[in-house]
Amino acid sequence: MSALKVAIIGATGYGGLELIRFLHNHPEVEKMDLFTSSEEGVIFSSKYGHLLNIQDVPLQKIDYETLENYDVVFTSTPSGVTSKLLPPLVGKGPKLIDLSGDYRLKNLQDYEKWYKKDPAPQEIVDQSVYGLTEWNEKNIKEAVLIANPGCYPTAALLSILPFIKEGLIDPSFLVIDAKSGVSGAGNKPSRTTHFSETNENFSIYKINEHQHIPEIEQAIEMFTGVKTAITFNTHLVPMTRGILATSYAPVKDGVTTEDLTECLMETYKRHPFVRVITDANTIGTSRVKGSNYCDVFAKIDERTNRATIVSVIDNLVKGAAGQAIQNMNVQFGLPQTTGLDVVPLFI
Ligand SMILES: NC(=O)C1=CN([C@@H]2O[C@H](COP(=O)(O)OP(=O)(O)OC[C@H]3O[C@@H](n4cnc5c(N)ncnc54)[C@H](OP(=O)(O)O)[C@@H]3O)[C@@H](O)[C@H]2O)C=CC1
Ligand SMILES: CC(=O)N[C@@H](CCC(=O)OP(=O)(O)O)C(=O)O
Repeated sequence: MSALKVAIIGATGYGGLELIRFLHNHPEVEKMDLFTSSEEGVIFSSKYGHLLNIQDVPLQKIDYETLENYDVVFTSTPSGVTSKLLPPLVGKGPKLIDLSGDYRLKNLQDYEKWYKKDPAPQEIVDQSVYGLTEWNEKNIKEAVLIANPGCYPTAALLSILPFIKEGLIDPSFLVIDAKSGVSGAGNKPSRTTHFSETNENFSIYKINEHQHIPEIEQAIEMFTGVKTAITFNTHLVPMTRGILATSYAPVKDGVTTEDLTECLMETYKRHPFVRVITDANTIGTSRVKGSNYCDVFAKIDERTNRATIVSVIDNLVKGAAGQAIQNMNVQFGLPQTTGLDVVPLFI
């Protein structure tokens, strides 16, 4: 199927802007409409001047009858919005791809505990499919509602899952240390994202309390069968885009760096967006900036017999809009790279 009609709710946010950037060039998207909860009628390019002559269209009011006519509805809204917004649309026609955390956690008590908000209805959460494309393609193909993964979980999981699945590392001592650019916090200014408090500052936040902890643990169990508790912490870096996640875990006896590299190569040999890096000097967020790539690398520290596992993504692309479109491509039987085949910005 081609000539897709897509709707974006939350188009004015950072995730929404990236959806627009890629969907504008997507060869199978025939119609793209933008929806808002607060700025009905505003011409999009008057708000975002870089889209002049590209999106000179009015923002539309969110309306169920209208939304039912699309093939795909992307929601890129803060947590706590789609838990209420999406249930009436489930099964009404469009494929739903939610970029927020509202449908990721299968256990509603986990959602309440980590997001401190009311969860979506259990029967709808039960229908959602976790959209980590490289690991869940079969289920994504059939899904009516996709819970697009969080940015940090995407980066961490793509690099650690192969080793846990193949039993090369001991996941009970897994430590994930992750750093993000400020766009990860969305476009709403806050004290912590204010230039004068982020510039020349490198800070840790939500220590041992980040909402992506249960998401990563759930995905590890879902894709490898291993139930484990992780240590996961997040840092804010004074840059706009990018996540670098470094994970540490003991390796099983006899496992070498070559075994780890081979495991990554084998896992991702058919997957165009995960690149296995062998030269440690070429890993960095600028190598994936603006693109849907995730670069992964692993090396054993022979003194400690622990593996250092590194991955980088652009939080707004592979960590959000890019992966969402990759999932749409899978759902409609298109090559995963359709509309996403761009070269990273690098400089
Ligand atoms: N930024 C990132 O790197 C990543 C973000 N995510 C997740 O994706 C989602 C979107 O993130 P991001 O784009 O950064 O967020 P932003 O804050 O930049 O944008 C969110 C948009 O949601 C819309 N919105 C706000 N309240 C409501 C509401 N009550 N009903 C409908 N729409 C509403 C707003 O648009 P309007 O006022 O026009 O309706 C706003 O522009 C979040 O859940 C975030 O956690 C996931 C991965 C990475
Ligand atoms: C830098 C920064 O603040 N990043 C955000 C990532 C937001 C996100 O992806 O959260 P959801 O689970 O709600 O989708 C954070 O750490 O909370």
